[in-house]
Amino acid sequence: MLKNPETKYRPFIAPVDLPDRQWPSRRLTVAPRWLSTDLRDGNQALANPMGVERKQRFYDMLVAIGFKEIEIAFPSASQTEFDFVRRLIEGDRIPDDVTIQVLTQSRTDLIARTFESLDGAHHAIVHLYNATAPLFRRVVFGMERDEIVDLAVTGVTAMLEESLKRPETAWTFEYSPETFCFTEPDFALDICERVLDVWQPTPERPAILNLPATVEVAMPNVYADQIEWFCRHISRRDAVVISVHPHNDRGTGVAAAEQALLAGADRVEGCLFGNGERTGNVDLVTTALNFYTQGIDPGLSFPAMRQVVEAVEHCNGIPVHPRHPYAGELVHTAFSGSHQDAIRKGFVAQEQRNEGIWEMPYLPIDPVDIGETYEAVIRVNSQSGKGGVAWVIEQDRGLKLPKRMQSDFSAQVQKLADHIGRELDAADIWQCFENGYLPRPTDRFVLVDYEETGPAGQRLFVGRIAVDGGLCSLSGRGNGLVSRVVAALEEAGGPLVDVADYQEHAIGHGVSAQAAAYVECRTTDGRTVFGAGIDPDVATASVRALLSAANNMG
Ligand SMILES: CC(=O)SCCNC(=O)CCNC(=O)[C@H](O)C(C)(C)COP(=O)(O)OP(=O)(O)OC[C@H]1O[C@@H](n2cnc3c(N)ncnc32)[C@H](O)[C@@H]1OP(=O)(O)O
Ligand SMILES: CC(C)C(=O)C(=O)O
Repeated sequence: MLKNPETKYRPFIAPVDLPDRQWPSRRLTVAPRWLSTDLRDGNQALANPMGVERKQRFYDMLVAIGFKEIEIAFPSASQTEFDFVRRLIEGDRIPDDVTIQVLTQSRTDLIARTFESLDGAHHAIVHLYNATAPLFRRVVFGMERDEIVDLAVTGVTAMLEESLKRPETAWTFEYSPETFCFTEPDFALDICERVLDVWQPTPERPAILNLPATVEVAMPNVYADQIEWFCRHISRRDAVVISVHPHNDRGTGVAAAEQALLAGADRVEGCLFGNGERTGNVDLVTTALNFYTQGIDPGLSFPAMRQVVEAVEHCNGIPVHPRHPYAGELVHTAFSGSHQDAIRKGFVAQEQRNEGIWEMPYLPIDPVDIGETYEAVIRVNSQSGKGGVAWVIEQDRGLKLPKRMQSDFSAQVQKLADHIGRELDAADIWQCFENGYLPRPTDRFVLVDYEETGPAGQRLFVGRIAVDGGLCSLSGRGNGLVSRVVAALEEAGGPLVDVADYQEHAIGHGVSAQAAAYVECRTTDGRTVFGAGIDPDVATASVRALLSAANNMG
């Protein structure tokens, strides 16, 4: 890279000075009109553009998501594109509330072919573009401003003429001065006015002016100033829909769309997951769900996000990044201890509040709303803490470990994760728990069976217990079952068991319910050990937990 990039690159100087800009103090309260251009701008950027079948699958999904305007093709580009338009029209595959849109260059032969593709459509948007930016005027067209205006006017006049030949279709026209964001604002305005002069839109039959950031060259606030300036100056504002079409070259396509909406735009054109030329078009999934998480209905619905991801990956042949906002497979997952702790507490608090408002540390959206489960919310590796481990074992096995036991268990899990050097799944964690706390056949004390005899107040624990492999009969008295088992163990020469904490709970409901018991003990040399027992019978679970703790005393 250059040490002095100023010798090669010029800063983008904001082309409008708008000291009284209004957009920064506005708020977005309603969703815009959306146009999916997946099947056109997205498609033209693929190494292998979609064939008719892939286009059909994508189109059906866009309709199901709720798009009402879909740019389906560049019909004059290829037979496939043309045929797809025909297929939708002839197959009557366009719902009444959906309008298809197609794109054309400003060339009369291409415009004629474009209209031919739309024969018989009930309603359609025809979108014409030509470059207006100085670089493109100079390099691509070799034309002066007035010649570029003539190019646009010739094209939009041809559109009008073609449309008049087909009165059975309700036509909407769209014009894009490309690339608006580095066209001189006065020229962009002038050429759009000249286009409107031809089309004569009315509030009842508005035209769409699309102001693309074909290549994103500045910060989103600069684009927003340009949009606000344009909205203020365009005549017939009530007869014009202002559309924006941000690309993502600087990585701020979504911000550009949102700020452009603040600045007065009515409509956003983009692609699912930001497919499109180079770094892509603005990502409509992210933009829409940004509305949703502000409590605003985006008008687009993703109740099964994984299916959308899979379909888009199939159709585009491009994977969706695991960190993609809202949709990536890792974006609702916490591996790190402090995040896991906060999320786990968040779920408890959410349950206690029970008022429906989503307030969850680290999770801006409830994964369930977009068809994800809570299973993947917390995953465990060597960066995880006790909260995460406790969450997994609770979700997977229904065990609610006491807090100090969580710390103990988490240390063991962390050691294991460090040792094997990968993420631990629920089975790994369960095995670690079994090894650490549940009775094992190789233990010093193994419960065979037991009974409690005698009247209340003088109950006696009598157990058959394998001690070091030999069967023994042990008995002990005490106030409760725990103290009777402790006494029996002592009598048999076992360790002095000082029980510091005992907890139990049910796992599940009904006939298949089990009980889990947890015991925390102090050893005579000051160590703390834990044991756990699981059994359909709560008393047996306690006995097992005590024996496990005794075994863990070493
Ligand atoms: C920013 C965008 O995404 S715009 C959309 C871009 N999408 C596509 O281009 C995909 C579909 N395109 C195609 O299939 C082809 O480009 C076609 C069918 C449209 C045209 O094909 P061809 O005429 O063979 O070639 P090509 O695209 O190279 O045409 C370039 C000519 O069109 C002119 N041109 C480019 N854009 C436009 C426009 N919007 N309006 C009028 N003329 C244009 C160029 O100046 C050039 O003219 P020249 O030959 O006199 O130098
Ligand atoms: C045709 C136009 C709207 C376009 O795709 C762009 O500017 O990126």
